[in-house]
Amino acid sequence: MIKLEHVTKNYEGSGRHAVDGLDLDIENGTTVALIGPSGCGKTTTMRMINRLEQPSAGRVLVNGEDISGIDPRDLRRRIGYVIQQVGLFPHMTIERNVATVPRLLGWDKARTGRRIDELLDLVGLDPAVMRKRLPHELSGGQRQRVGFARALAADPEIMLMDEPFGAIDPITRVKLQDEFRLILKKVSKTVVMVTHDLDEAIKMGDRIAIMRDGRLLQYDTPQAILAKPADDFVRSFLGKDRAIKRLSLIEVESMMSPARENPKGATVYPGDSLHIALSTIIADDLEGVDVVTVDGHRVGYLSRDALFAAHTAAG
Ligand SMILES: Nc1ncnc2c1ncn2[C@@H]1O[C@H](COP(=O)(O)OP(=O)(O)OP(=O)(O)O)[C@@H](O)[C@H]1O
Repeated sequence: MIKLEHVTKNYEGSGRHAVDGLDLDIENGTTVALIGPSGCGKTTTMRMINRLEQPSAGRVLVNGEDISGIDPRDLRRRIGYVIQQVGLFPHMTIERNVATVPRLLGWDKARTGRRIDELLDLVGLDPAVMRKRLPHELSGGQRQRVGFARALAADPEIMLMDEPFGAIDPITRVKLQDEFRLILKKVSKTVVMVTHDLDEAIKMGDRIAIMRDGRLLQYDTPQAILAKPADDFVRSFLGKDRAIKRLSLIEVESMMSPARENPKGATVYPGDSLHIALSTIIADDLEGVDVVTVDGHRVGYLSRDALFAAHTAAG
């Protein structure tokens, strides 16, 4: 677990707290997205976890150990770090970039080589094609994949990701978000990410921490935050479409009733979101939709009324 205990950060010469008495517990194996207006202290908070910044007061603990007692270089080898512009070494091949931390840790050539292949595969790049290339010979999305692979190289328990998809075009971004989320779950990392993108926070975060002026306004699951914003600021930050965002997190399967006798009309899949079901219902002005599996078996029905009830139940 990563634990921030009443952490405050004042930058020299600045009259205000960049981070102000922050308490935050991040469970192992979960992803927490830090979000809030520009200058609210997200990046500073994240950089205090790998000691790129030192707290002015308070403590940061990793698995119970106060990190102020750990050598920053040792600590950073235990913590993967992914940043917006990737930060690959431009004159080094992809394989050398990915091998940065293993080399620092003194791994032998064979072990490092195996790890490079394994990681490039994991992030969807063909090692045979990519190993000898230079960063400028890759697309922005491919470079981000390499940056991610490099951060995972020594299998760190924690990954810090600062606007990891900020410089990527919207279509590639959505694809990378989906892929990275699956990978992070598969390798079961504890992740802290900073983002400006609420949809990204909702998609990637098991929990979202909403900050303002260095303070934590709300810390909860995306569903809970969308259902019950802590105050008017959070409510307006989430936007007027927060009910729709919430429907996109709930699967049809969890709300459907048994299949009807004589169904006809539009269908959705059990794993579709209620947002998709709503869209289908509105598009064809229906009372409800049949729920079918990919191989065509009818397994349920979702009525318009049930859908609206689902929204108001926790909304
Ligand atoms: N190195 C620094 N020296 C002085 N002040 C700083 C420094 N880094 C950040 N700050 C200030 O601390 C506050 C928090 O900055 P931080 O970068 O943590 O916010 P942020 O939420 O990540 O912002 P953004 O979304 O714009 O990246 C801001 O007021 C910023 O101006």
